[in-house]
Amino acid sequence: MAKATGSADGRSRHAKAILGPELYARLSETKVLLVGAGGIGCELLKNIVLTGFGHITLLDLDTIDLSNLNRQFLFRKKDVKQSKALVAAKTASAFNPNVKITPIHGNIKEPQFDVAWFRGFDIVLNALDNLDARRHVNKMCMAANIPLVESGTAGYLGQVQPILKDRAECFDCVPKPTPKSFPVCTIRSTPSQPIHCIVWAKSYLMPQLFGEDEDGGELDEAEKQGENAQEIATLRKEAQAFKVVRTALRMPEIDGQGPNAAKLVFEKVFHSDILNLLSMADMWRSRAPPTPLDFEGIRKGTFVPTKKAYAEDTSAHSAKKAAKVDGGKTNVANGSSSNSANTAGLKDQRALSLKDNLDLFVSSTVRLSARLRSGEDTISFDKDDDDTLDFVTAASNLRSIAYGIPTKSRWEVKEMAGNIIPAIATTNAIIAGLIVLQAFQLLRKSYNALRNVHVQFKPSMPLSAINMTPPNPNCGVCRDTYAEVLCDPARVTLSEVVEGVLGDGEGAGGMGKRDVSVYEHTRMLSDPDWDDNLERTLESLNVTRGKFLSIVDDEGEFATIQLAIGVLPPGHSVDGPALILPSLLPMPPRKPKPAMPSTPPRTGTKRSAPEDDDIEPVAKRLKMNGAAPGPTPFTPNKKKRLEDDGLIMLDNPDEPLEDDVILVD
Ligand SMILES: Nc1ncnc2c1ncn2[C@@H]1O[C@H](COP(=O)(O)OP(=O)(O)OP(=O)(O)O)[C@@H](O)[C@H]1O
Ligand SMILES: [Zn+2]
Repeated sequence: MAKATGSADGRSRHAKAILGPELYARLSETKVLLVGAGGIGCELLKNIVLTGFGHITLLDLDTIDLSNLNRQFLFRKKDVKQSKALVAAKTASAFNPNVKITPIHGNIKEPQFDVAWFRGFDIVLNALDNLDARRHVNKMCMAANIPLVESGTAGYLGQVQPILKDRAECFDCVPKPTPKSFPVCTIRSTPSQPIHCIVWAKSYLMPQLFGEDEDGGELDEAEKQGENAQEIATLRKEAQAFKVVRTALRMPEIDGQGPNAAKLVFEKVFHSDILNLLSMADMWRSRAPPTPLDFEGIRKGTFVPTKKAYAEDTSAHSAKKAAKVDGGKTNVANGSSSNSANTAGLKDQRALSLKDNLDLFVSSTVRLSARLRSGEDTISFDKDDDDTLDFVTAASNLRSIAYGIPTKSRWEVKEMAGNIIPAIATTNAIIAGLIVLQAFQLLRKSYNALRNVHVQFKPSMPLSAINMTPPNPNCGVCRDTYAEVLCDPARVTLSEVVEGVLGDGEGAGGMGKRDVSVYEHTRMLSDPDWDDNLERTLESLNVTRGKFLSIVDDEGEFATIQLAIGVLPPGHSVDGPALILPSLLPMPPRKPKPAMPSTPPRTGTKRSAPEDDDIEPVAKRLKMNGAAPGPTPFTPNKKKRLEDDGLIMLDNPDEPLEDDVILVD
């Protein structure tokens, strides 16, 4: 066998033999965008560098965390807190001097990574970990008509999906399962499982205390719209009470005052709020009422919660077991077991007593409030941020104890709050190998050889390769017609763009003669009966570089036009035209008669549900309009945040639920 040497020839001999001279030669000219330098990304970067892909742009928004080191092998302990993209590029560059790696520390959703930028690549490889970024890259690749290889792993399972516009399903052709949902009232008032308390601590309490300040503007707006006055009054009272504790957490430190702010927070959320809830007698007719917690009582070891709480409290239970081993020296009933009573096992995995949870609550609140005082504007939960994890662990356990729900160890809370499925380095490595194989087929244009490949937990058949499925004719992403306009958003109006693209009515497949509505994502900007925004500049409508305008045929007969907003070319005269239309105006085809309802996230249909962190079109339209043309869906931020965590509002418990909603209560 030929011996691979350090020489260029030795390095490339095997790749050349396997790929053939033609593809191998082309690889050195190939421009690849690799998005994500995490578990899959590190493996994949190593593969493509060693194979000889000549120009690699590696983009990741994150910095290296200690917990990444077990599998993200391009990083070392000294690199912790450094940019993933920069360190990965530096480490991998040494593997092959013929390859140029351009690292970018940034978010792929930033405006400068627009359609023209995507078009600069021959192929895009995704090594991401979230739906939102995957959807974004999928859409950009559809708009730029660039092949994409999508991938993901979850423990022992993995998948690789080659995507090419018009040839195969895109990432959004098949709807993705919605996350498990909990009714908001379960989280806010009537938790019955540990996860309810964890979601409450992470998505409600943390943002209330350490998130952005809500100025009440939304409540004023809702009041103007004639929303339920009692609900608004309750929300206002709640917001006011939180203001007091928020201020205490941000006050300049007076010696020893830190714990006082923590006590204030404790007394609000674990005592007063619970007393308030108890006053709603109806709520507790058919369920056990919670017990308000007593800060000083827990401290002194004199506070004993209801029997129910202790009977079910696993921390007390395990502490009791530990106490037995301990010769029964520990006083469990008053929750004052010392840490030494249950130190068996790893620190993170031990059960915390009531007193342990109180201490952890105080210490983590003090640490977080010190961070606010030293200049951090907002702090949100991050499973790798110890202060936030300690806070969510302690706060959720205290709430659990108040409600008689079993408590969880810090380790379990991290897993549940961080939605963690343990990452397996081997699965990542297999997937990274499969991505490269599919990338070769795309570069060779061997489209019949493309496969969706699954790594599965079946020792008899660990890999399954499935033939490509044609695009879903009702897909709201890849069945749209894409075009790009270059413009100065400060100088061009919405009507100039829309009318320019639709032409005299004959262009755009005759769509210009039809009634159209215009959206930016799910935000409606105009419709046939509402033209207030047409003479506004794109900039004033916040439609700028990297965004899309969707032009939707009101009759639904023609495909939607997606207009990517790009910038004027360099050197374009400042006095030159503010708008450059595509040389060929888009010609959306007639849509097939849908046999079944459209599946994917439908940008640009009036009934589309708001997704991710977008605002409902009607709410936005009201804001832009100033006046209120009709009833407004009232969506305060707090609710929104809970919804982002997969929660839905139930105004009344008898409300019919969608099939995919799991009712937990
Ligand atoms: N919008 C985005 N733009 C750029 N990079 C992104 C974006 N979203 C996610 N990423 C990156 O994708 C990578 C995914 O890698 P991976 O799934 O291994 O996640 P991780 O954060 O490194 O690990 P873990 O979540 O298990 O701690 C991460 O490095 C993450 O920073
Ligand atoms: Zn599609």
